[in-house]
Amino acid sequence: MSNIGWHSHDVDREQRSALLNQTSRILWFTGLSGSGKSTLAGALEHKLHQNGKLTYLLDGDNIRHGLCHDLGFSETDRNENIRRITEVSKLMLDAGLIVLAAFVSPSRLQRQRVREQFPQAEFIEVHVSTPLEICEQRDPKGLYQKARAGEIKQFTGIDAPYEAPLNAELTIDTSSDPLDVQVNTLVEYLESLG
Ligand SMILES: Nc1ncnc2c1ncn2[C@@H]1O[C@H](COP(=O)(O)OS(=O)(=O)O)[C@@H](OP(=O)(O)O)[C@H]1O
Ligand SMILES: Nc1ncnc2c1ncn2[C@@H]1O[C@H](COP(=O)(O)OP(=O)(O)O)[C@@H](O)[C@H]1O
Repeated sequence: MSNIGWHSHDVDREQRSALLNQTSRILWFTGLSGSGKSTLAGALEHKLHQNGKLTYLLDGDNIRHGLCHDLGFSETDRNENIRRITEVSKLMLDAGLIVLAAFVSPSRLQRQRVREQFPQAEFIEVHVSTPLEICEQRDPKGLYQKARAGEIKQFTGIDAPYEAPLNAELTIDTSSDPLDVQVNTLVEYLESLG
């Protein structure tokens, strides 16, 4: 590592953000499988796009088809998954984008390591706090049923832990309000940051 330097370039993040007329930030959606992370993040992205903002949505399922196709759900693999996404998110923030990351990311320590990579006002943790009972009722992919039957091991909330955030910037239970109300809460929070 000591033989690898760092190149500073003429165009920087501030210039890219100014070109886009937006402040780049990362919203990190964490919650159980089926809690509504992807739906909420996707609906927020749609609204921000309508408002002329340039965003990018990183979704656990999708990323695991490509960048993280080699990773499973052991603690080590989940940590590596989140480490890779953190590095990708840093690049996207530097590109001036508003990044939406939707990952179970069950470990408090894991998420703290992510938070520490960004200036305080630029990292927004959104705890999608939908209760396990609701997530299991929804079970859109039948994964809870398989986990209960022992066909899937290390399934978050069943035989792998989920550590709820202690100080997320926002907490949203997607079974409590209509989706548009939840999206407006997120938009208003972003607007309050300037
Ligand atoms: N064992 C196990 N535990 C949890 N989730 C599992 C597992 N196996 C597959 N899936 C599906 O993978 C999605 C979670 O991937 P993530 O990358 O978000 O997980 S993590 O952040 O690395 O914990 C998650 O997608 P979402 O339902 O969209 O959250 C699951 O559908
Ligand atoms: N705000 C919501 N209100 C009602 N159902 C929702 C809401 N958000 C998500 N769902 C439903 O819950 C299921 C899981 O949503 P999804 O976004 O895939 O969750 P996750 O990405 O956390 O696994 C889907 O069937 C989806 O239609």
